[in-house]
Amino acid sequence: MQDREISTILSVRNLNVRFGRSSIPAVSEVSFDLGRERLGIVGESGSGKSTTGRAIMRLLSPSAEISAERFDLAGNPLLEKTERQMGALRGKEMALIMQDPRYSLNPVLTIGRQVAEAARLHLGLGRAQAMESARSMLQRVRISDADRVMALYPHQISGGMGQRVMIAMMLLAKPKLVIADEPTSALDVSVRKDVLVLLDELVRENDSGLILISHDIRMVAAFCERILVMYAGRVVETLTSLDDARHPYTRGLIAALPDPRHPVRRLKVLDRKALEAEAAQ
Ligand SMILES: Nc1ncnc2c1ncn2[C@@H]1O[C@H](COP(=O)(O)OP(=O)(O)OP(=O)(O)O)[C@@H](O)[C@H]1O
Repeated sequence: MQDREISTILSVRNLNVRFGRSSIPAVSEVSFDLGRERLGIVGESGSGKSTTGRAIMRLLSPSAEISAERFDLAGNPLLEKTERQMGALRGKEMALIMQDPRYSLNPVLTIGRQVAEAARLHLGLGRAQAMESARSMLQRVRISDADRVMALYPHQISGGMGQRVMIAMMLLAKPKLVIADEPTSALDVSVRKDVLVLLDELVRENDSGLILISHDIRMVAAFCERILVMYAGRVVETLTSLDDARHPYTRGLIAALPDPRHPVRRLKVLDRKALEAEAAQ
């Protein structure tokens, strides 16, 4: 029991998130534990995946009301932290990688400068050491000409290279928890797999926990040991394999994706009414 407590990075019990006066909660009664493992959160647009990830980072708009019976990062109750304390945890203990690196990187700072700033802030390094750390972290994310890339501005690099830079910056301090929210959906199809393989490799090397958020259940199944399926703010099913999917919504999500083994001319469309009727039976 004690070992389990120690190995649990994140513990969430009955998380609820409501925006402003909306009567419908964006997230309802969501519970899960995360160890040093990869957990996927899947669901269609609006199902509450990103809100769950952002609630953990406490990066929701001020109108959001968050409540939970338990919401602990390595034993630290996140809802009791001040904004300043959360600021100290972000980047160092927990990191968020978002969809489009173009909006996450600062457009007026060179790549080298911003990765080095992260090293100064989270590792407490001096200027020269921070530059050295930035260079080696960029090499670690397989940017071979790191010196050239460090002198460039974000608009001068490709989306795939930008996401490698984000991964370097976010994983530099070896955070216990990494949340990746659709980390490859803004990227060219040809580089998506490489970026995910790299992220997976670094998360394993650092012994961190990963939450991978995506609408693509097959992609998540390829990288994660467990998958939470969200629908209308709730977890409707937890899977360790797609073959175990029982909930009609999950089966609908699987059927809605193209299967490269069985190409079809037309993709199936989710029939929400039929799914809800089947789920209610
Ligand atoms: N700042 C906000 N103010 C009001 N409502 C919000 C806000 N952010 C999210 N919501 C609502 O919360 C619900 C869940 O949205 P969320 O973005 O978490 O879904 P998602 O599954 O991540 O979808 P997507 O894949 O499109 O990002 C939606 O109904 C959305 O409209």
